[in-house]
Amino acid sequence: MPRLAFDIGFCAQLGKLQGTVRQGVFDAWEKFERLTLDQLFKDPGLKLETLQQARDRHIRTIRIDKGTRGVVLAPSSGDTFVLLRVMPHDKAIDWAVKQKASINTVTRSVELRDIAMLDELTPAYERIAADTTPDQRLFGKISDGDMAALGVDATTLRQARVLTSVEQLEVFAPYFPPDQREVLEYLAADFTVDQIWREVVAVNLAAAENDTDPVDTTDYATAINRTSTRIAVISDGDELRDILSKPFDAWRVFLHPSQHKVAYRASYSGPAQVSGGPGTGKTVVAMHRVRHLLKFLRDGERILLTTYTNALVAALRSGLAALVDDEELRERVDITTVDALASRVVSTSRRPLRGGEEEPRWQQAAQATGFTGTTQFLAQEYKHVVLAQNLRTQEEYEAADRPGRGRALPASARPLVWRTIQTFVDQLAADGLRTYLGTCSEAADLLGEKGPRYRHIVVDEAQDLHPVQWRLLRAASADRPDDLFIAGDPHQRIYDSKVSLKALGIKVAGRSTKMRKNYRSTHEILSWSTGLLVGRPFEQLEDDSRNETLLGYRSSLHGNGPQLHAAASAAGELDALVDRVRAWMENGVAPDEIGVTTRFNKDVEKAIAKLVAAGIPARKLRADSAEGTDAVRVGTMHSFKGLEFRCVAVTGVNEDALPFSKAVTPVEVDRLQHEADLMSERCLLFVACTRARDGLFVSWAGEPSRFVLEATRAE
Ligand SMILES: Nc1ncnc2c1ncn2[C@@H]1O[C@H](COP(=O)(O)OP(=O)(O)OP(=O)(O)O)[C@@H](O)[C@H]1O
Repeated sequence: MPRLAFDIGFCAQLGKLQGTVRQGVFDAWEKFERLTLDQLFKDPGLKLETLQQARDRHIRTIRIDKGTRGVVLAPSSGDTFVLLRVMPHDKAIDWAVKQKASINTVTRSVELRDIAMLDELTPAYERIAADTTPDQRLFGKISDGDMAALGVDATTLRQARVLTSVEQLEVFAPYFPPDQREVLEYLAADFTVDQIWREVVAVNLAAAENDTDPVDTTDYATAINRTSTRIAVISDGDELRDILSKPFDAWRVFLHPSQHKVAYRASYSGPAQVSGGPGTGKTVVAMHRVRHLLKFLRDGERILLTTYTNALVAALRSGLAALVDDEELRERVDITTVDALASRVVSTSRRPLRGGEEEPRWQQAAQATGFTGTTQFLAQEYKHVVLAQNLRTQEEYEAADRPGRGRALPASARPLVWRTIQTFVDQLAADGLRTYLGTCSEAADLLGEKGPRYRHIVVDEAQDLHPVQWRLLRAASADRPDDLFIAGDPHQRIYDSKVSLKALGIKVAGRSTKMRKNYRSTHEILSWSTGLLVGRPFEQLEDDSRNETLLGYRSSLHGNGPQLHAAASAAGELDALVDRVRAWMENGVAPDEIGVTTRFNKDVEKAIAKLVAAGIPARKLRADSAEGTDAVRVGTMHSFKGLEFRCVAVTGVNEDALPFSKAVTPVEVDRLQHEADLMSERCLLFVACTRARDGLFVSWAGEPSRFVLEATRAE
């Protein structure tokens, strides 16, 4: 029976298609389901036409509605057709005649290239290359055999061989088949053939791993089935209606094989982890994992999906709704922050301490016991030693190692510190107050007594969780296969939490995967942002004695680099912000696709006031606000964690804001803490910049942050 499958390129167009065109696509799909091959070719409404000028006779067009045509791959064998694009009549013909489809003998998948454009470009570049020797060319050191092993076919090889620079590769790149283009980009970035084989090519072979037969390059039916990363075969009308009706998110339908492998692995024998830089799809993988686990959930069992902020809880909720249609099934997933889970478990009427309330309370406790050191020291000792190590008695505290603390504390000084901390804790309870971490500790104890609540826990933004929060999560699920699935990125650690999962007894060795492909930001934005962190050591989540790296972390999206703007004054910086946002909007970016972020709350208010006064709708980023309100979102850098926008303005990037001196422990109070705090400030700017998909604007007034200067130098 014939069928019409859908190429990712068509799916990406969906957001821009009108309702009548979508209906036309649905009707065409239905016709393919209903008619025989012979009837299809003869159908007067469909007009499955060949094109006279076509470079590939397998590329045809079909009628979608008046004035609109679909370009399809119509293989001469098999009966699966692929809808590649939908365009106005003339444009469709013009595009269709230039394309050529083929089956890659290494990846065994269907590929599409703009052969007309490649053929047009190549002779000109051949002439330029004639002045160079082969080993001066971009891929001069890569043998034909290695190229072939990586799936670069003879046509692409001939074109790649004439390239002499990365800039030239960028000119050719949009016209190459996407998988081959990715291989060439990795080669150009000096990755070894082995690395590329393992990380780029072999993952694509997952679907065909048992297949050792020679590839039949005419068998499109088989190849289409194997191209699940770019071609969706849909056999159910409701599923298609669902895809056509929602704004299209590629991640719902097309997972990269490396993502699929991690998310849909039948079972892990214990905790599993996925790590990777910003925008590598960790949240996407976490949501798909929940979908997988839901399929096997027994009666009475529940899943906890947890993340760091309420804004992210809201995003996960709508993401999961897009992925799992069945509402009853979705209700078996609690989506919440760890702090909210803790309050629910403890079910207390005590109020959590607000930001500015903690320090005076430490002062009171210090006065009560006669402690003369800083309140900062006490707060950090409580957080990083007492709570982190779950110390319950003075004896335990006196005997404890204090890893990560940069100031020695002799045994003789510890009883007084302990008494002061206890005074702080007791006084809080007496006043009907609590701290978030203290509540997590109580909740972990309670669950330890009552038993776990969840069959599976999926953790996103794991890098910022404190050991006490991990203790709570550990207590919330029994120690069994598939108990914990953890997604996080140590480069985005912006809250002062140090954690080694290994030390907490959460062992992910052998069940840990790193993602390298960035799906969010353009290569230009990504490489500038990565410059903020280059050369700095990052402790891995699972084991703080091992370092994580951003090596091999890449994007294949291209666009403009960040625009840096030095303003003479704060007022001038706000004017520049208005100009920038207005220019984005004039270029077709909707207000709610724009994010404006800054270090301090007070500047958030100022930016909103300025934008609104200039007639640009803007409002504060809030977790509970309805999605889709057409206004620019403005928020602190901390509140932007985990989110993304088409365009982002990062403002107020001054030396006195990043690093912010009050957020950095003085070196004389604690040397190691000082270093860690500086790193958190650096990561905060990295997080802010990596929220941008294709437009990034970074501005300051007066002296720029040292981080910006370093990133610019690193380029
Ligand atoms: N396979 C995919 N195909 C297309 N888009 C994808 C794919 N995987 C992820 N994306 C998109 O990439 C973007 C980043 O994904 P996601 O938020 O999951 O990354 P992340 O690693 O959690 O990022 P961060 O750590 O920066 O918060 C999202 O827009 C997501 O929809």
